Amino acid sequence: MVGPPQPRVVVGSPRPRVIVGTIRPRVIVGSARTRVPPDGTPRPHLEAEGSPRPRVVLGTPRARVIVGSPRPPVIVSSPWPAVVVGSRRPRAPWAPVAPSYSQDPSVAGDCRVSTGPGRRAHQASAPSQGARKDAGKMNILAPVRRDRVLTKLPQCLRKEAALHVHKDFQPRVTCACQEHRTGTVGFKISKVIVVGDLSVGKTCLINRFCKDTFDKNYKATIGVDFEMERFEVLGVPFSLQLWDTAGQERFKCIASTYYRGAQAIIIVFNLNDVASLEHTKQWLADALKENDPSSVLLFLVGSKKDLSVSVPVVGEDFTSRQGKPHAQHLTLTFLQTPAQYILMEKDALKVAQEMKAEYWAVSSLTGENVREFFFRVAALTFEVNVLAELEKSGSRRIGDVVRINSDDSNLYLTASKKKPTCCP
Ligand SMILES: Nc1nc2c(ncn2[C@@H]2O[C@H](COP(=O)(O)OP(=O)(O)OP(=O)(O)O)[C@@H](O)[C@H]2O)c(=O)[nH]1
Repeated sequence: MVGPPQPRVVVGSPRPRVIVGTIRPRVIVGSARTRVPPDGTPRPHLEAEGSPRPRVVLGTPRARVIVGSPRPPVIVSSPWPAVVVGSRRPRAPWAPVAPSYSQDPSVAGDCRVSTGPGRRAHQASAPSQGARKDAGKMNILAPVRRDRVLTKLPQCLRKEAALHVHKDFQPRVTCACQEHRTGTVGFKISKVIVVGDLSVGKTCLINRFCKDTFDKNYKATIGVDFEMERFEVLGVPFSLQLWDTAGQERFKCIASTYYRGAQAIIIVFNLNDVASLEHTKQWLADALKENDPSSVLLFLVGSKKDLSVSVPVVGEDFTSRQGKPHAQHLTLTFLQTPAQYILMEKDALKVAQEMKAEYWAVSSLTGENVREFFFRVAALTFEVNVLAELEKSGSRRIGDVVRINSDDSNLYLTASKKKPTCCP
């Protein structure tokens, strides 16, 4: 069949026909124009019309109109989380998260997503009731929690290995937020992937931050799992999608298919296991194969800090949201002396500098530095997003009026011509 795909129209029919459940294009053989009676008799009805019309269907392989098809939703791939187009069917539990944006873009951050169930080894065969429920509906995201509001730039842990050491957000970013010129940032979800050896504590790290829980029993992650976390940065809603990937070799090939489109990569190693630190370079190389090294933010995170320090400090970090101290019922066994820990950290800082990553040391058991770390990830990712948005808009300001059919060579004219007061 030649010609571009086009909707099938039956000539002379008052209504376009909707084809249900066919996949074979109709093969048209002949038409009135070519059909000449064998005896050569004139055909008055055709002559009267002037030009004999083809009897059939104009057509070629055409777009199929699907009514009530059991096919899965079409996933449009993008560096952002996949967008599900035109289906209200439940998302498969293993499919990437699929936000569909609110009709009214002025409702900042009110994008609707269907959140995925957590998939650990013990859950794989029987997803929880809640997970099944989640998969069957499109959830409206909860409002940003009070303790996820960032008004200042969280500081780095070590100046020697930091992405930057500025005291606050860049003035351009602060200004853009004040003037509501952050474009699509408020509607986007930034993908963050967490990679590292098996059992280094990736899942525990995410769970400590997102759910304020800690499981001392090891359950391997199969493939991938993810959590959504919503923030408000400088008054702008901002969402992180935290992808927990499997560290086990046999699940690595599944997990690596989800590396793509990350804005930040968190490489976790165990502060008490030198081999896991050595392997971080390989994890980084694998993750960068699927991402643009120049635009992705890197974090090197040493986990299980509680096994390395001598005296646990009971403070805010040790207290759960319910106000119960985490450390109360835990027996802390120290695998490293403070001297060993210092040596390990020195090596880790060197690795972080080599890979141009920001270094953090955390404990999911005690909660030490976990919140600070994720706040820093959110803040830096947000900053990069706003800067990219400003760059994209260039000299044009978001919200400016474009004068059409103007003789003026400068097409982008501000409606109010008001000069910003806060921008440098
Ligand atoms: N003491 C201590 N134990 C931890 C900490 N974080 C994780 N663990 C323990 O380490 C084990 C592995 O933790 P996970 O979070 O499941 O490890 P993972 O990196 O997700 O492992 P994979 O899913 O196989 O890649 C579990 O038994 C946890 O309880 C921590 O901060 N301190």
